[in-house]
Amino acid sequence: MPSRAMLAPAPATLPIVSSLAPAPLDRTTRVFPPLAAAGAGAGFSLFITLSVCFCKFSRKRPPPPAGDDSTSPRRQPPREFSYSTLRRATASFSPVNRLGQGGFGVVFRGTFSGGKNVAVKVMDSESLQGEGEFQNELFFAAKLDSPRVVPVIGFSHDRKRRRLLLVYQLMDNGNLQDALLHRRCPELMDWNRRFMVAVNIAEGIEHLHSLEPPVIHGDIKPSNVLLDKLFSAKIADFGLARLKLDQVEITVAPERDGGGEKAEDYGSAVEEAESVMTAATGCEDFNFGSVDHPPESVARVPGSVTASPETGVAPLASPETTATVISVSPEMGESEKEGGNMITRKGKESESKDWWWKQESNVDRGKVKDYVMQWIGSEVKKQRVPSSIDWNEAMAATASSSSSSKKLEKKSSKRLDWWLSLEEENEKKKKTKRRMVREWWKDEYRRELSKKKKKQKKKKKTLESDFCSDDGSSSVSQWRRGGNSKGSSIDWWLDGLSGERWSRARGNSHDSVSGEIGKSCGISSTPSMRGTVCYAAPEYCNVDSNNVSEKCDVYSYGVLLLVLVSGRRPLEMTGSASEIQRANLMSWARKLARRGKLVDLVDTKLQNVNQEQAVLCIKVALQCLQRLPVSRPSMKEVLLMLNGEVSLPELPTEFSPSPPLKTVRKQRR
Ligand SMILES: Nc1ncnc2c1ncn2[C@@H]1O[C@H](COP(=O)(O)OP(=O)(O)OP(=O)(O)O)[C@@H](O)[C@H]1O
Repeated sequence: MPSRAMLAPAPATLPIVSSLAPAPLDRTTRVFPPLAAAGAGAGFSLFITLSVCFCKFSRKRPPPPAGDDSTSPRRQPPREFSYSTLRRATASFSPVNRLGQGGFGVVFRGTFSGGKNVAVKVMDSESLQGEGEFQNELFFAAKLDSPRVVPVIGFSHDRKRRRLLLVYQLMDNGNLQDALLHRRCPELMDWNRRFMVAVNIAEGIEHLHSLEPPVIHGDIKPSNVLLDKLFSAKIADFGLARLKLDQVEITVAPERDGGGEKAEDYGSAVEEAESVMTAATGCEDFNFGSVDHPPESVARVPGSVTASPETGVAPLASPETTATVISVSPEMGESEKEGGNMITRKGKESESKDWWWKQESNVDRGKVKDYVMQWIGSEVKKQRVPSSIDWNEAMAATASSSSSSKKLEKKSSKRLDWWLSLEEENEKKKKTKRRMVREWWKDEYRRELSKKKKKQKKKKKTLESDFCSDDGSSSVSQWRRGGNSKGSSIDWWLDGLSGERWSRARGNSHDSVSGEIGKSCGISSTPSMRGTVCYAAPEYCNVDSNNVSEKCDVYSYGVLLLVLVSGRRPLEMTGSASEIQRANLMSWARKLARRGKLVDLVDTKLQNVNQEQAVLCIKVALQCLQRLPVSRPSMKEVLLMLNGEVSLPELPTEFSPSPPLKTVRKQRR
């Protein structure tokens, strides 16, 4: 037990010396007084040094890292990093730190001075997908908050080098494609772990679909699933993601001779209404809650709108109705209060479109981007902002900063000019590249076909029937016959394949790194312009289709589930005749289902296989792979099935084991 004297505070003047100083009656000190004094001095100076170090360290310690799930209950909004910070973190984008390559550009590992590890995606100016992905990623990053989604920590851009950068939380075990099929991580050779990965992914997709409005990922595939330290899976890459929007009817009154200002008003009203139509319903949650908006920039938009030239604005829902809240930056449009409702009016230099509702299929992409650029220029704060905003405070802040806002505007418009010029240039490049890719792939494919024709006519037929059989996703024969079915046209093939072919031609796809493609001709991960071959649902392949729904993700999940269980790519051609009927994983699974031999599909290298669970996974996958989107289960149902909480519905008849021949044959008399 310590004595009272020891616990009592030491005299203020010599705190340490007194505690370290020898007691007057100590013999040793009497014998060695110089030694004791030296010891005390050394101790004192050591203490001083340590306390100075401690003070420095505690002052310099960085704030809790953004995106760290363990420390923050809600993810921080993406923040802007300076280019030099990211350059330093990645050792000047050293090849040593290269993690992978996608259609967007190269991804590097980075470490901030505080020790936080990140992944930095760099969009090179040559990128085919870059800008769209960049916009989408930022938008969804601001909104999505789930442990099953890879968090985007921030972004940056470098004017000089014309680069856009995105910063993600580092996923230590890379992407699933690589871990499962290339590196063959021992951890993934255990059934339980693999099953957990399947459940994690289902949870992630279910989360996206459960949002209001639902988010459709649009490119679910193993290379877009990343694995953290503990091999739990998170969904990444929202470059092709979109919001599912309900159709909203718009009635526009017949055009009138208004001229002058009225006509202009009318024009803006129509545009306004169009933007509302794309916004559709129930999206109140998507207002960048974490981004600082002044209160006057909030527009309330009802679910259904009738634009009228008389009013010049879209009539709005009553305050009682659940209204959609759209945040618009001050530069984007002037807002005005009218009849108790907030409305948005078009300013001269700026339009008030809600860029982030616009998806590539139904709007002029150029215009969409203007808004992104404006947003980037004005709305994303360098400093993080609290997730809930006090509008009164925000208003006061806006008033006090009116003088600085002009400077900001100038800065923003400079940025915007730069972005626009970049965009124009990239658009041209994209077109040329797409044409080149198509031509290249056409030639390549024709060459391959004619070779095969010469070699083996019989085999060719089997191959065709395998490809075109029951999954409907591939259309070699249609192409050959010159069929122009919209459902799975040559365009889709070209689009789907060109990405990977292109990047492989350049020799920089992460698939090509392993060299496995060369051996097996497997096609598994295709950085693509619209979905990924083999993973894209048949209806998703239809360029003109408006059928894109959550069920597209369900289909892709079905393919991914088969890949997980079988430990192979969805399309693998080894060339040998016996392998041809297995070439297409989906067709093979269906065939095995008909034969009642689903177990044959399970990866033979797996350990601790729970066969019942594995077969359940294949059956769930087959449910997901049904051609009609309505027949496919929802992701919620998929999760329940995987967890054994609901029983599996009957497999579609075409997958049921064939009835014995006796019962089928008609008895002849
Ligand atoms: N946060 C991250 N942590 C660890 N590795 C990452 C991270 N983000 C990306 N990577 C690695 O970089 C690779 C490329 O990523 P990216 O998202 O650009 O391309 P992709 O999804 O493979 O292709 P695409 O976007 O063209 O479909 C990934 O496959 C992965 O290996």
